[in-house]
Amino acid sequence: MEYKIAPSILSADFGHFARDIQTLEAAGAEWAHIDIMDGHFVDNLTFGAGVVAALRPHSNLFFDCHLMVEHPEKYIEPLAKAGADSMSIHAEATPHLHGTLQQIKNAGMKASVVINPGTPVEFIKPVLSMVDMVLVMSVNPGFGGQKFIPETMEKVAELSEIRSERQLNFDIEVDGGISDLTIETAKKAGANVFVAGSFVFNGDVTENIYKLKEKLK
Ligand SMILES: O=C(CO)[C@@H](O)[C@H](O)COP(=O)(O)O
Ligand SMILES: [Fe+2]
Repeated sequence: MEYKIAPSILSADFGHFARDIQTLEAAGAEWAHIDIMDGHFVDNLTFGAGVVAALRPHSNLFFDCHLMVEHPEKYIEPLAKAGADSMSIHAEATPHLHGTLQQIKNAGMKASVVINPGTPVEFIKPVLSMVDMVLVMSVNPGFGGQKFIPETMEKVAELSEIRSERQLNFDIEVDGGISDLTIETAKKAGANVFVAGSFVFNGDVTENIYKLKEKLK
């Protein structure tokens, strides 16, 4: 699988999203991770399809939208229209997981399922054959700058094993507490897409992306 760095704009300057997203692209990031939070599924409120649409003309990066919301199905049409490339929905957020993932695919976006640190892989086994990606949260969702939870990597390894046993080809993304100190652990477990917010944006963005990429060689 191809490695990708997906910096999270949750740690960017909210007054300068367009500038910051262009810096990411120039620094060689492959994706931009966009954390959409509704203040209900998690205790934080960020932005929605309006900001995604406003950023679209400023960037060719793959827009990896991570939905931490209740009723994720309500966001499918607005995000597809806004130019989102993928939508990651939490397995804990909807009783209609299979149907909602199918709707995302029908809308022309990549469909991805997310599990919180406390949710087992077993819970998403029925949808593994239909997803483009599984996102394993390595912190509890809601805020940037939290400490990496190493136990979540057991689920990354389990997913990687299931993927080869069943000959599937979804990406495995990790999100939360990824830095130059933790990225190798996630890579060894089997992840290939790495979200990093505070590590990338604290200090020199270009240098920090370079440091992450060096660990993937
Ligand atoms: O989804 C989330 C938080 O809920 C993330 O995408 C964070 O933005 C990652 O931030 P860091 O842990 O890398 O600072
Ligand atoms: Fe995220």
